[in-house]
Amino acid sequence: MPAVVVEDLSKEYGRLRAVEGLSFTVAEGEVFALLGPNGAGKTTTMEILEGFRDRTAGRVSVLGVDPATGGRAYRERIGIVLQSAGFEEEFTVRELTRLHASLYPRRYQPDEVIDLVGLSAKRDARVKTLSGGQRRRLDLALGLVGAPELLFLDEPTTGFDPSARHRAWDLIHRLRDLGTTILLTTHYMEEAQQLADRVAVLRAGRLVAVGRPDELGDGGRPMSTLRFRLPAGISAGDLPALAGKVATTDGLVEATTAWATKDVHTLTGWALERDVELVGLTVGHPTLEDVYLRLIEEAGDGD
Ligand SMILES: Nc1ncnc2c1ncn2[C@@H]1O[C@H](COP(=O)(O)OP(=O)(O)OP(=O)(O)O)[C@@H](O)[C@H]1O
Repeated sequence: MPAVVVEDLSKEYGRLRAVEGLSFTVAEGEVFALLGPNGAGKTTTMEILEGFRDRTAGRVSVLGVDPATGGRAYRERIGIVLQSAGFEEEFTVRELTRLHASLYPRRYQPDEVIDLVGLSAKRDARVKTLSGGQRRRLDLALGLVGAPELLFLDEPTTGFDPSARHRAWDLIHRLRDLGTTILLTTHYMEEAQQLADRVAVLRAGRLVAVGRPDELGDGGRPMSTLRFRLPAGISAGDLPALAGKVATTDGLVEATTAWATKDVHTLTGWALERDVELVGLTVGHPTLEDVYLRLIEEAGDGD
C-alpha cells in the first residue's frame, strides 16, 4: 500500500484556486519532494496531508488514514517540521525536545536526536539564545523525536549554512535508511537532487511533471542540454529554430531540450550547409535546476 495517495485534490481559498486536480502517490519509505515557485500550492498540499487544513475536493489517504478525520492517533504517527515553528523561548533545547518526545508513544532518545541535528553544544541553551539556523535544527529535532512513520519537511534547510545543510542531508538519508517516508518541499534544486527518490513540480496549483530527479522531463521525455560556442560572424538570431529552449550568454549557446536527436540534426545540418564549426559541441545531462526552470517557464506560457 502506498504511504500517500492524493487523487484529484483541490483547494480553494475563496475564489483563489491554490490546488487544482492534483494527483500523485508516494511509496512507503520513499523520499518525495514537492517543487514549485512561490505560491504554487506546496504548503497548502502539505498542510492538507498533515491534517491541518481542509480540502475543497478530492481524495487523500496518508498511512491508510484520511488526515481530515485521523485525529490524534494519526498525528502521533507523523512528524512535522514547519517553516518557522513558534517556540517556547524560555525552555532549553533539551527540555523542549524531551517535552515533545513525551507527546509520542514511539520516540527516539531526545539526547540522541539533539546530537543527530548537531545541537549538542546547545543542549542546555535557552531557545531564545539560538541563532536562526540553530532554531531550524531544533525544528528538525522536534519533528523527528516522535519516531514518525512519515515525516513532513517544509523547506528543512532554509537558512542553514552549507555545512549544516550537508549534515541535514546526511540526517535525512539516515532517516530514510530507517524506513521513514519523507515528504519535503524545497527551493534548492541541489537538495531535491540529493535527497528525493522522486519529485513533483507544481505550478499555480497544478502538477507539471513528476519523476525521478535524473529522469524528469517534458511529458515523460527526458531532457538533454546542448552546448556550443556561437561561431564567429554568426549572431544568436541566425541560428536555426530548435525544439528546445535556447539561451545565449557570452557567446555560449545552451539549449535544454526533450528532442536532443532532432535538435542536433537540425543544428549540424545547418552548420554543414554554412560550413561553420560548432566549437565545443556537447550533448549532456541537464541539472535538475535546468529542467525545473524549463518546465516552469513552459507551464507559464499560457499565462
Ligand atoms: N490561508 C490562506 N488564505 C488565502 N490564501 C492562501 C492561504 N494560504 C495560502 N494562500 C494562497 O494559496 C496559494 C498557494 O500558497 P502556498 O502557501 O500553498 O504556496 P507554496 O507553494 O507553499 O509557496 P512558497 O514557496 O512561497 O512557500 C498562494 O496564492 C497563497 O497566496
